[in-house]
Amino acid sequence: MIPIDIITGFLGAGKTTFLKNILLKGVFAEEKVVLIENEYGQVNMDARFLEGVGIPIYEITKGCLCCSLKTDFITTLKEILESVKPDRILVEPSGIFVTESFKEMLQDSSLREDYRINSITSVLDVTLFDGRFLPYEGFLSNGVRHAGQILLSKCDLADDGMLQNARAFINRHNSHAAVYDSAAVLAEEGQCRALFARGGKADPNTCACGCSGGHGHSHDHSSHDPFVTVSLDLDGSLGEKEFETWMEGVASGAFGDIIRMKGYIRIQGKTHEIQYQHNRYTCVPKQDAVERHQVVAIGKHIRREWLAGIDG
Ligand SMILES: Nc1nc2c(ncn2[C@@H]2O[C@H](COP(=O)(O)OP(=O)(O)OP(=O)(O)O)[C@@H](O)[C@H]2O)c(=O)[nH]1
Repeated sequence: MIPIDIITGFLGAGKTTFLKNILLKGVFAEEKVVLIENEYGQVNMDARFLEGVGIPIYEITKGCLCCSLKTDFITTLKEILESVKPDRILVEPSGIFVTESFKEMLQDSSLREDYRINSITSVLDVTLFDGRFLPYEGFLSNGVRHAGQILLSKCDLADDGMLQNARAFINRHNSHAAVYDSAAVLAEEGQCRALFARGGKADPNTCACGCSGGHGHSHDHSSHDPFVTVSLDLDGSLGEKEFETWMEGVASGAFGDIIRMKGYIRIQGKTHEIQYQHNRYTCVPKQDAVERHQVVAIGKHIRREWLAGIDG
């Protein structure tokens, strides 16, 4: 059976960053590995950020693997089996993924003989634990509850209070998971390998409700509904001040409740990678040329025209 390793976590938690690092380190160099990237929006930015990691990437966009895209996912897994026959599949689901349905999906008669979940790793952004996590508690607890192992990301930006709150939250929802600082794991190749070898401490076949998978009962996906995604092609180039004002607008809620934004943008004629999540952003010059200058925003009540005003 082909092992599937799932890297889950809320929007902007650090899943792609972690995956990119382990792939560039060659942690799976001896294996034939493929990655399935699932983006909630129409454009798969993460697959673009992961260009050059040296493994095939299958993209599934415009929805969430665990609900609207079940059929796409099943088809993709069948295709991978026929064409690549990998030793391992890594899956990065969208940041608003619900684990239960994914497990049910793997019980599909066309898959269950060929695939098994090897590990579920949840990446948890500890900086949210300054009180900002409350609106997303359901997503965070779902990720934590099902994980065999939890990687605390952004510890470099966190204070002791955030770390304590994050650990207390984990204990409330999953006292069995092994918990690591993601940066410490990345610092040691052996640690990275161990993460995927042992598949975590929790039993990946057990559902949060205590039953085992394949039982056919339903789980609620209505929590996905409030999120919308907006993608913008940005052909122009911004001045630095103009860019800062735009980002202030994003962070202040002037363009709607934007939780996450990412993409490529030209500032003073130079391409930059922009990453925004939960009121914090980075904007880093990119050396290689990009095909399109485009950003994707995810959140609620996004005022597309106002956000796009930047390029007007
Ligand atoms: N300072 C710091 N930044 C981090 C860390 N991990 C991730 N980031 C940053 O957080 C931002 C979001 O990281 P991603 O890896 O894209 O997050 P993601 O979970 O893939 O996000 P989605 O694609 O929205 O699901 C990026 O700017 C990363 O560079 C960390 O440990 N420390």
